[in-house]
Amino acid sequence: MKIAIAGAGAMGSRFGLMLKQGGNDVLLIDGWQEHINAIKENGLKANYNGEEITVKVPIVNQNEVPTGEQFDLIILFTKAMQLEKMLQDVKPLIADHTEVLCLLNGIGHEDVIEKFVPMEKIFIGNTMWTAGLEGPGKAKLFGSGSVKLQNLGIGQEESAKKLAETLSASGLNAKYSDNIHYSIYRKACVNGTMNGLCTILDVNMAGLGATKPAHDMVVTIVNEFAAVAAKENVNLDIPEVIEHVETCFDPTTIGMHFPSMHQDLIKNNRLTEIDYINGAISRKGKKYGVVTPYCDFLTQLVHSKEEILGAK
Ligand SMILES: NC(=O)C1=CN([C@@H]2O[C@H](COP(=O)(O)OP(=O)(O)OC[C@H]3O[C@@H](n4cnc5c(N)ncnc54)[C@H](OP(=O)(O)O)[C@@H]3O)[C@@H](O)[C@H]2O)C=CC1
Ligand SMILES: CC(C)(CO)C(=O)C(=O)O
Repeated sequence: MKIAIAGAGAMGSRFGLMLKQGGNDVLLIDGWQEHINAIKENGLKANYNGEEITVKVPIVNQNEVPTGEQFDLIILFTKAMQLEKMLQDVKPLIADHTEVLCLLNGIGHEDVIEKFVPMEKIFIGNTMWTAGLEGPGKAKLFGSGSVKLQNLGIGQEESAKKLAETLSASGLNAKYSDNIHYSIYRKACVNGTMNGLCTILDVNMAGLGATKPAHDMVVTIVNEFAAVAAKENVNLDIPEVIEHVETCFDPTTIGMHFPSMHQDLIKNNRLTEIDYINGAISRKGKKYGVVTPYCDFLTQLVHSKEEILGAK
């Protein structure tokens, strides 16, 4: 399959690497020139479950996407605030048959994608895979993960199932979900707890889990997400979601991972996706008349930290 990864940071590199190793024809697309140069010169390097590997994979700057090339699948893996610009840049690659899969963290990305892609070609989902970048062209990939996805367009279930099979054939452990809005809220609970708290406290997920207040904070935040989700007829199984969130604490699986928000703000002084996670719950809470004090406060804390660190 001919696949473009639009946003080849940590996660785009993981998916690009695994899909390439799985025999697909992969093109990475990104905007970070140093990273692009490194991959062009030396290949995509990765510490892959403890083993140092290099994979030769083509990469282009999103400002110079090849005209006349068409892709079967484009996987979106930018940060939420970069999504619209990336879609504008990859527009020439979207043919009538091109399917577009969005696996970004956060809520509501379909509203942006719909401006560029016909509904029947949009697939949305989320992933529990993790990834980090050690520097330009070098990823650190450990642990296991999964993907859930669904079609947005009516009658596209078979295409969504085939898409999940394509990802799974490269080891990405993808499953079709018949209620992706539920899965997205469930995953947003993971990010709404792990990302902001690990960033403010400057710990990985196992470190957060080892603190005494961690469980109570998780319970309160998940309840805020659930109260907002219920207003959209998404009724979360709260005890199950809390248990799922707390699996992230396990140091033998993904607990040693510093969430992507920590990588952005603390490691790289970059702005965060907080407005698309806890911030989205605060905004929706105001709209629906639901109080969300922990999400409000966490959003403010992360924004204050962005200012203090002069994040860009
Ligand atoms: N990392 C993870 O473990 C997980 C992440 N996600 C989600 O996946 C999506 C993509 O996240 P992720 O892959 O972590 O994003 P990254 O920050 O690694 O990459 C996103 C973009 O940021 C820019 N960039 C990244 N690092 C630097 C740097 N040091 N200096 C300059 N530019 C840089 C690049 O684009 P540009 O130059 O154009 O800005 C890159 O395409 C997000 O929605 C995230 O929440 C989901 C699950 C796990
Ligand atoms: C918390 C985690 C690892 C879950 O996959 C994630 O989504 C992130 O780092 O942003």
